[in-house]
Amino acid sequence: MSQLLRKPNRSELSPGVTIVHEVTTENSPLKYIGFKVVDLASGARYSEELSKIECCIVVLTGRINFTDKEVAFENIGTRDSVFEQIPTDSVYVSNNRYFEVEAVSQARVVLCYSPSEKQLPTRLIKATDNMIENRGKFNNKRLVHNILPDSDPSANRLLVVEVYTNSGNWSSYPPHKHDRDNLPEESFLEETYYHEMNPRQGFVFQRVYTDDRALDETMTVENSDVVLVPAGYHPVGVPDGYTSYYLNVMAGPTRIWKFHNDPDHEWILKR
Ligand SMILES: O=C[C@H](O)[C@@H](O)[C@H](O)CC(=O)O
Repeated sequence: MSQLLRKPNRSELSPGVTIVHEVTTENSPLKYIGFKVVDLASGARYSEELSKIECCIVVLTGRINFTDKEVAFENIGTRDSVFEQIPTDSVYVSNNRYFEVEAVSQARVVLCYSPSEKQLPTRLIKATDNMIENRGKFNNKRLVHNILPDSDPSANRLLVVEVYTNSGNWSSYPPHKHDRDNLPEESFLEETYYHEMNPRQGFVFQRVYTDDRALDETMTVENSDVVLVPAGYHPVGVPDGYTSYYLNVMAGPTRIWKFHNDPDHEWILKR
């Protein structure tokens, strides 16, 4: 199995708190992104003391209360399934802060981390703050909820977005990459994909490859899998009959999303 594909690996942290995924700079090829998927039973609490890392808490499903001991956000979250295809609430927490979440209902939260040394205010990123985009045409259409885009100065490094791709369509396509620190041409951003499928037995194909094919992995990705993108192009194809969801985290030396399309496939944009 590809080293870039991570299957769910559930481990109970404490009663009612289950870690489903934990990607760190120690157990992955990533240097700018950490990532946790946490399942919380109703009433369960999860807390963390951040060192020199910032965190975006995405309330993937269910509802939670949040506090960093200075501000509190109650009953946040908007959906019981990501396939309601409505934006959700998130919270940005800066480095060197403590935070605690308490599940108001059964919930799944995604904790997205990146190195940070300049403390910024804790911020509720409301669902209504998400900029929504309908991207693409023909069989390249997808719906994008921008949670923490590079136009939002709330974070030092993190970029967070969620993408829906309907039956028989492609996304992250034409293939693009952002693996060179070469602005204004291209920025260097590592990336993670957290995937869900509807119906849940579905799968998508994701390829991660570089121009020289030194890296060229094509993966069958299933519900709740994570794909790591340290470099390279990273298109996703969705079989007929299924809807794909993925949450992207991106981070790198500069918080700008400037990608470069694979020249072999850029022609499709001119149709
Ligand atoms: O680089 C960003 C990620 O590949 C996705 O968020 C991609 O941009 C989604 C899309 O445009 O299809």
